[in-house]
Amino acid sequence: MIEFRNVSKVYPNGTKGLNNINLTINKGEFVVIVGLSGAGKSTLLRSINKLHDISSGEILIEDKSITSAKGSELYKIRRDIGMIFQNFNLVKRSSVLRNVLSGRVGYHSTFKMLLGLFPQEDKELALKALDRVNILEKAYSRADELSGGQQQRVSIARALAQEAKIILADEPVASLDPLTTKQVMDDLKRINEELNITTIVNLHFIDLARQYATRIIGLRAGEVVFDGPVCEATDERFSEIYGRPIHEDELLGVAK
Ligand SMILES: Nc1ncnc2c1ncn2[C@@H]1O[C@H](COP(=O)(O)OP(=O)(O)OP(=O)(O)O)[C@@H](O)[C@H]1O
Repeated sequence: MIEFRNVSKVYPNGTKGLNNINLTINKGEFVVIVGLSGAGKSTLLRSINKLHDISSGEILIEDKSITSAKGSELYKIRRDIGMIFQNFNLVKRSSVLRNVLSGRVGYHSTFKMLLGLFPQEDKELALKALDRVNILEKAYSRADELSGGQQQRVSIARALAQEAKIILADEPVASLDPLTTKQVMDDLKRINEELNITTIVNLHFIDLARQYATRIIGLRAGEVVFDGPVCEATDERFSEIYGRPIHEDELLGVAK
């Protein structure tokens, strides 16, 4: 369970990123966060694993405060949280397998990791993760030889090898074409369902959000302005929330 209790974030320049957020996200949910550019989606997502510090309030992960956690305690909480980025964040010159194995780094001593000494079980785990996202045959290719969609699947496999209990995906399909977008979203959804990994995804396509989410959270100016099931997240409702009609570029179209 992830809990936001009265969470606010003010950036050093005075911009309010989040304004008094209260949320509870239960184990196994597939939550999509939507909102216009600058609404606070990234800030919200990145505050969950403390990539961004919050200014006030508290965030609890499985009843443990990540807000006050430091050192080894913070390290342990973070080990359970996988992160997927828009630009994949892979080591491009390394093999796919090496990239996936890097998800295991948090489980071993720095010394072993400097020497790249991953135990055989880790390699098996990494190969299994690649199989789960259907790119096992790419294990020994260089990461930069893969298409964007394949690279994103490698980053999903890395989170799986990490044995993450929560996956945070910050605009995971923003650099992908519609067909690849569907494949990556299908992977995220399948993993969520098969492994019961709590998944929180930032998206700016409302129709895509409706297609995959079990719950949609709408943000505007750092505040939660919608929180409900997909059936309530209609274009009309979002037009009200945005204060204007939905633009065509906010709909993926083909995903319907
Ligand atoms: N490092 C920063 N310093 C100052 N203000 C920031 C910083 N990062 C974000 N902001 C501001 O905080 C608000 C929320 O930004 P955030 O990136 O979370 O929005 P977003 O919904 O993810 O937008 P986008 O879809 O464009 O990525 C915006 O007004 C943004 O300009």
